[in-house]
Amino acid sequence: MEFDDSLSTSMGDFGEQTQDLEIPESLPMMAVRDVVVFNYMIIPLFVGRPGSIDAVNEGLNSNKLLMLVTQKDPTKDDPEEKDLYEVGMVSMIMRTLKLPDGRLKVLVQALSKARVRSYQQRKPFYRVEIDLIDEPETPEITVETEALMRTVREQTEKIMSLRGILSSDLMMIINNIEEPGRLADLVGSNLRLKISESQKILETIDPIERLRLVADLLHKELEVSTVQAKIQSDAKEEMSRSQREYFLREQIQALKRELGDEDSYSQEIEELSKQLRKKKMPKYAKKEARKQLRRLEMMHPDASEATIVRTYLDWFLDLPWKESSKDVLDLKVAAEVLDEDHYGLDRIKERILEYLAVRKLNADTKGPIICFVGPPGVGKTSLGQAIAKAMGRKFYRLSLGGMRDEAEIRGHRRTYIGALPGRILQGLKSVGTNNPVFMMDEIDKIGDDYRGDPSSALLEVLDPEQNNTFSDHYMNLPFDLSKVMFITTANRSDTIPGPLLDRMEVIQLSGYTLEEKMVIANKYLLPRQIKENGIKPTQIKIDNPTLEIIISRYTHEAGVRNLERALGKVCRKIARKVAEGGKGPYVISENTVEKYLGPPKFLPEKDLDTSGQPGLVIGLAWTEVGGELLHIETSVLPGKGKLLLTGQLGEVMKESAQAALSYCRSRNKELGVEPEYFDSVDIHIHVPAGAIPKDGPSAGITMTTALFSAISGKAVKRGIAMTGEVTLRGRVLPIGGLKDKALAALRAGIGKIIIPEENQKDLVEIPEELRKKITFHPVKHMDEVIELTLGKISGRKTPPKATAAKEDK
Ligand SMILES: Nc1ncnc2c1ncn2[C@@H]1O[C@H](COP(=O)(O)OP(=O)(O)OP(=O)(O)O)[C@@H](O)[C@H]1O
Repeated sequence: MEFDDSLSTSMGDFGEQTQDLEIPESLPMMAVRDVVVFNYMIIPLFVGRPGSIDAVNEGLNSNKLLMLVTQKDPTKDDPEEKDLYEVGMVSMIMRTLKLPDGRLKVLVQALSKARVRSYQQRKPFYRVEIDLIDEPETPEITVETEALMRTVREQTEKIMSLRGILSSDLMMIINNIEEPGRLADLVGSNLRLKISESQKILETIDPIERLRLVADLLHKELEVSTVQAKIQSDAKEEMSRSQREYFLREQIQALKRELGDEDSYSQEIEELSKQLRKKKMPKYAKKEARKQLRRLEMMHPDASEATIVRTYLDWFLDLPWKESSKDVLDLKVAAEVLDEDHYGLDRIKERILEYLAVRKLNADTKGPIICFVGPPGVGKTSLGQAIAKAMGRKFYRLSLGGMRDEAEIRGHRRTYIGALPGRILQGLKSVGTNNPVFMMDEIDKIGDDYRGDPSSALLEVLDPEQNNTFSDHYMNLPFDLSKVMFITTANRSDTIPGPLLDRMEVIQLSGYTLEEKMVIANKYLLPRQIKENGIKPTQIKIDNPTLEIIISRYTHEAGVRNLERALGKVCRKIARKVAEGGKGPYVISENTVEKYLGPPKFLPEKDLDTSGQPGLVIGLAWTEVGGELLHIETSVLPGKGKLLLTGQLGEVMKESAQAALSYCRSRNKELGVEPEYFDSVDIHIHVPAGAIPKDGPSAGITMTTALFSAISGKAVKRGIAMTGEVTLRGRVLPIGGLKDKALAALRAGIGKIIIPEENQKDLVEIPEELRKKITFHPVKHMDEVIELTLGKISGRKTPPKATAAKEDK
């Protein structure tokens, strides 16, 4: 016989015992597995074993009664006497149902407890003789019994709730039972106890005893259930930290979803974290980025702080912490690239190639930072580009002109609204590599004010010893700039702050001669403009004399930027004609050039004739835009010994004028005047083109000559220009920018230049064709200058009168 476990729970099926039924002593017997049947129970049994089916049939055929005993070992299919308990239940068969698989479903009701006295028959089914065991009278309920009953009820409730099988119906029945024996049977049958324990309850006849036994078992069971529950909760606690974090995060997400915050935010975070994982950066940067990401996760997506953190994280992703381009260090290729883009500049190209050669041999070299100094448009920036091209590096250009705020270099701290990293990191972000050629233009025009001094930040950037840990205020983390190749440019070196200049190697570029400009125009500028304006080389013809006119009448510069612009203008005009259907070729000649470029902007220098004009001298000056002529006019007027200087002269130039006057005073004998003469006249020195500020000591000899000429009344010879500093004792000191000054003289058609003797060594830098056209007169002393310009003046008899310089004719 088999018992379906799922049906054993029909514990509430209690019926009233049939009191007046006669129970015979001999009954068919059926062994049941898995269950102990208690008093009053109604229970369905599934019967499959042939002996059991026979026993049921026997019972059905007589008085429907059956003795039920439980097997000690439920696995035995054919139990013998020793395998069966002695105490069982006389039950009544209430209903039977044949199942399709041949088994019987039998509904039985327990009637009375009984003990097997003897076995009368074993086959085909058991028949036994029994002794009924009457349930003793319900004893009087004492306080103790009541307490016991309550304990049993409470413990049952607890156990069921710990097991999660608490049913209010069952609890109602349990709470309503007043008889201890019945309570013990009901609880005992529902506790899923071991068979042996259930059987023990069944065999305990005394109801109070039985209830006590049940209470003991309940107690044990409760302990087990509590420990079991604790184990489960401990296991939960031991869940790893990460798992818990995971759950917490899930909860946050759930909360966010609940609050209506879009899920796209978490997707964005996920995306950011994925990108951060992939991005190569130093450990310290990665750690900080992760920290920021975690902060971002906790924030509301619309919070202003979240935007700040997100922008900050974007910078982590955008900066080229480890991305470098591969250097191409083939010197032949580099030389070709440099030649391709620039004409001449041999010395400079050579220096660049040396630099690259050192890099090739020693990749970690911390070479000096190169600073190109020269007038505008001579190719400083484009040289930087060519270097980048030659090395296969990216190029970035930053103009420092007028920069006054340190934060432009270093960035603002993140606490500022709209803060960003400085221009250095911005530049690196835009090129995407950490080793570009980084050109800083106009380093001579950097300023400083109350917001800090950008040059001090630049000191760190440009110092190869320090710049591997450059700290930007915004990123607030060191960034390695040591792979960047910095190149700076300036128009003049004397205004570059000393400590900065100290860190750089100055490479001087000067202006181009007419001939050089012609070659550059023919080889580089014109072809480029032709291409840019979309015309064909055959459609335009400019001969050299016309080009010369364009250079000398339409531009006035040391470099070639305006020349390129002028050629661009010509090309545009031709492009229009071609677009309108013209075929060309269009010839630009001396006669037609005005049609293209309008009237000439610069005419040959006037006022060059100094003859007959004492006090008028032509000097040579060097300005940011290259060499310039400097006309110095001097008048001697009756007065009280005052020196008047006009024409926006700088401090140094004013001092030169003072020194020139003192020198003249000391030479009063040669000038033929008494020392008092100088107290009776006012001297006015004027340098025309008054709107342009002028400064520098190199006009010393020019001013002295002008004074000599004005006082002596002798005019300076024609066609001479000069440059040189002078001491109080008349010694002539060297000057800079000789090539540019010579070029300016040549542009004006001057053939003789007086230069300090010490500058003679610089003549090698002056192109051959220039030296052919100009005679250089090196001098050591002011006397020689006077000799060359005014001739012999000593021994004058009559002291000169104060005279104003004659008006120009
Ligand atoms: N030697 C040269 N050969 C060919 N082209 C040249 C040469 N020098 C200058 N150029 C051209 O002249 C133009 C102006 O040069 P670039 O902009 O480099 O001047 P720059 O010296 O940097 O001026 P700035 O000081 O104003 O920045 C560029 O188009 C450049 O190609």
